[in-house]
Amino acid sequence: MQTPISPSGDTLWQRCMLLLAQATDPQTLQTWFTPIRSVGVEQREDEKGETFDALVLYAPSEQFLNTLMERHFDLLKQVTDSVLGGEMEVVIDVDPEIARRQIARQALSPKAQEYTSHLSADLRFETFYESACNREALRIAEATAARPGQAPLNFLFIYGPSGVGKTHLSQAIGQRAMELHPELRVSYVSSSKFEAQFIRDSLNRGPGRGTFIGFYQQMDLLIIDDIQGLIGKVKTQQAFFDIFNHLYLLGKQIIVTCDVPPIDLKGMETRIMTRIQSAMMLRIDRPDLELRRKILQHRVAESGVELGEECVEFIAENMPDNVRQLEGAIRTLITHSKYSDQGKVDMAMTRRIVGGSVSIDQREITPNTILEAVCESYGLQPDQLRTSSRRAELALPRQVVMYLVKKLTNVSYKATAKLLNRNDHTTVMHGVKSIEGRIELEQDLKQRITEIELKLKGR
Ligand SMILES: Nc1ncnc2c1ncn2[C@@H]1O[C@H](COP(=O)(O)OP(=O)(O)OP(=O)(O)O)[C@@H](O)[C@H]1O
Repeated sequence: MQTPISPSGDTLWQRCMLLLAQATDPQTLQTWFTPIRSVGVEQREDEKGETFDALVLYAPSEQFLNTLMERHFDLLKQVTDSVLGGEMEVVIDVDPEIARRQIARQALSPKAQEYTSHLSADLRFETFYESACNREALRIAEATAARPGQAPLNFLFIYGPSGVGKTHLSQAIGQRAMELHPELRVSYVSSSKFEAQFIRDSLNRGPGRGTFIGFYQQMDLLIIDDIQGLIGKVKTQQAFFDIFNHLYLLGKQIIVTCDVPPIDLKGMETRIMTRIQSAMMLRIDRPDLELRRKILQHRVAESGVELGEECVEFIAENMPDNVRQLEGAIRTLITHSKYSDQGKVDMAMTRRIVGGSVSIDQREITPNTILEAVCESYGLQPDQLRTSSRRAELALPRQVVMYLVKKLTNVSYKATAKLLNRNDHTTVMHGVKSIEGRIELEQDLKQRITEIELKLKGR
């Protein structure tokens, strides 16, 4: 039995929010903390039957709560400890009212949301991995899902090369918006399916004609994937415009994905292009090394297959173009391992399979190409590294050259010293050791050296 004993829950939570606003950025605050509601201070019982006071908060959904705990538990704990001074606990439950509305909606029309949304359960924020190359897009996407239809995010144009996560991110917005706002009608449609619906509708001479436009015009959040598929299809574009304009004027949320930036989207009606040019642009780039590693490690862990770190690293380094390509390689390896005699994947197999999809460049790496690549990365000239100056901005790149020459070539310490205009080969030995130690501790340096290596290998 939970008996409210104090009305001060709102005030306590407001104090927490003030601290959270100072401790985090506005987007995180809006996405992860604003949707939390304070219920009040209640008396709760622990497993031993002992009572304690708790500030009870409601999160809008189970998924939301899990992700909140995964990503922001430390911050939340720090802030609530500071406000509550250890005198009461914090309990976060899923808001029963939202859960009830969700169940009622499903009961009214079984599978109503799945039917109208066509969203895939796997394409969620929780399964969309983050790194520097997509962080900003991810934050904007989360903010859109928290408050669909709110300017300036009410029309999102997500673009980037094929296979980098545009569909995943747009569907994740739809999924999260449905969890937070179960009353919303959400629908996802690819441009090819939209075109097929349009053709079917045009051929229909019966009473149902035109219903597909009306169907999409009822949506609160509409996702149209791969809009470039409508290029040159004048009549389908007109239908799209009718839907778009209707939703836009009503302040609904529209998300469009495209594999080229608007400037390269030739063959679309001018009135559509002028709308697109006013959209909030969200660019997703090719996955960087960190993201490629992260995705591969997750896929390997999910599969339960034994795949050494060396193999993961090899795939991550040699398949930089898109996530779909990475997923294809890992799926192939996993399947091979299931049918192989040893039941596991080794480097030879990894090389064979990756080599079948991409060309693994065998470009020669020499001390001079290393010197040039390091200088390019640090914005220096090779001659600057050959001077006697020991200034830190020269000493570090110089040691990086020493380290990479040792790692990637068979050149002696003496020859490396000569390359850098040093008399003593022990300077090179010391430089190599220094970098070996630092990359264990300095993530940025490690990342930079990896990028230089990839560049040298032609990636
Ligand atoms: N950051 C990410 N974290 C996890 N999985 C990702 C990520 N980015 C992409 N993927 C996965 O990569 C695959 C391709 O992504 P998606 O279909 O969203 O690409 P796309 O950019 O829409 O491609 P296209 O332009 O060809 O339609 C999907 O399986 C998706 O789940």
